[in-house]
Amino acid sequence: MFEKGLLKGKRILVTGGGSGLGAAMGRRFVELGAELIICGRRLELLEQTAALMRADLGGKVSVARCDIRDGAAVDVMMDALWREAPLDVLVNNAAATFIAQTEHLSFRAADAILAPTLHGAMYCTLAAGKRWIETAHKGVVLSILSTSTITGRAFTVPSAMAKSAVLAMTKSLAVEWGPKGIRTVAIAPGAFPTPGASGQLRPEGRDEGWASKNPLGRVGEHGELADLASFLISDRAGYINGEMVVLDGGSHLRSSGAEDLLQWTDAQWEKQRAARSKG
Ligand SMILES: CCCCC/C=C/C(=O)SCCNC(=O)CCNC(=O)[C@H](O)C(C)(C)COP(=O)(O)OP(=O)(O)OC[C@H]1O[C@@H](n2cnc3c(N)ncnc32)[C@H](O)[C@@H]1OP(=O)(O)O
Ligand SMILES: NC(=O)C1=CN([C@@H]2O[C@H](COP(=O)(O)OP(=O)(O)OC[C@H]3O[C@@H](n4cnc5c(N)ncnc54)[C@H](OP(=O)(O)O)[C@@H]3O)[C@@H](O)[C@H]2O)C=CC1
Repeated sequence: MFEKGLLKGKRILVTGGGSGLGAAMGRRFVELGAELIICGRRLELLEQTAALMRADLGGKVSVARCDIRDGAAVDVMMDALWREAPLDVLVNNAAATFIAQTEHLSFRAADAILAPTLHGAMYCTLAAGKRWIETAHKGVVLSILSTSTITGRAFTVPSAMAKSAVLAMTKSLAVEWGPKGIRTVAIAPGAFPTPGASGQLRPEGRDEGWASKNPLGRVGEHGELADLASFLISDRAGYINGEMVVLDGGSHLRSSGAEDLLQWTDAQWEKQRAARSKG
């Protein structure tokens, strides 16, 4: 689809790149010639993902263990990365979510979502941005958001709040950092099944509506997201700044994706909470 070497010479950090959509995007970036760094909390998972990419594609892929909820840890990671060479692209992909009746969320539960999804994205963006600005280095920040930024979404309220905040960051920094050579862009994916998303959002018994309720009758393919991400971070998209591109087959025009949960009984919600507390 793209010219060979579209991302050649680009050094890219994908947060949460050890699994799911982060790994799919990372893989495509390497195929297109980029040097990739993936970070997350589970070192073993990161090492496995990186080893697979190196074996399959032969590119340069390295890992950094980092909990992005911790700003000091993000700074340590960025210092280590910059000692080798500056990044060219940051992909804010790491996030957390789960379904819950909002009135049952403890403050800790709300923070479990807000901390990685909002604060983590902010810390990584700040850490990369200040280094780019100090050295007059060009950069791109791509944030993976959600159509909840447009529709809101019942039963995943902290996630919808955090994603909307990161969209506000994307638009605001486009203006503030654009003159400094930094582009900020975003993607709002619809349903792209991953073990992480299905585990948190699709407990047993929940209506399997992702494909049947989509105007195109299907969920997204990881390659489709990886292709859009590759374009947006490439120099070919050099005039796109402050925009969020929706990639959902038109699904959000029909529903936020949470309406089935309005039919859940108290007993179903109680079962859901109990399933969580049993681990
Ligand atoms: C159309 C489709 C749109 C899809 C849009 C978006 C999708 C996604 O974002 S998919 C990404 C999904 N991936 C993840 O969530 C991966 C990361 N997940 C995690 O790290 C965990 O699952 C986490 C979110 C639970 C956070 O873990 P951690 O910080 O270790 O949290 P604790 O286990 O210590 O719990 C803290 C706090 O939260 C309460 N809690 C946890 N899970 C639930 C739950 N399922 N329901 C209700 N409450 C939950 C937990 O009980 C703790 O609170 P207290 O009991 O008050 O201490
Ligand atoms: N799949 C989908 O249908 C949709 C996904 N999205 C978004 O796409 C992105 C990827 O989701 P998906 O691939 O499905 O889910 P995953 O659960 O596979 O991805 C989440 C990643 O984030 C990492 N992560 C979580 N918390 C932290 C933390 N504190 N510090 C560092 N890394 C962290 C996880 O690694 P570890 O646990 O090792 O830290 C994991 O690799 C998310 O932003 C999600 O909101 C948006 C809309 C739809």
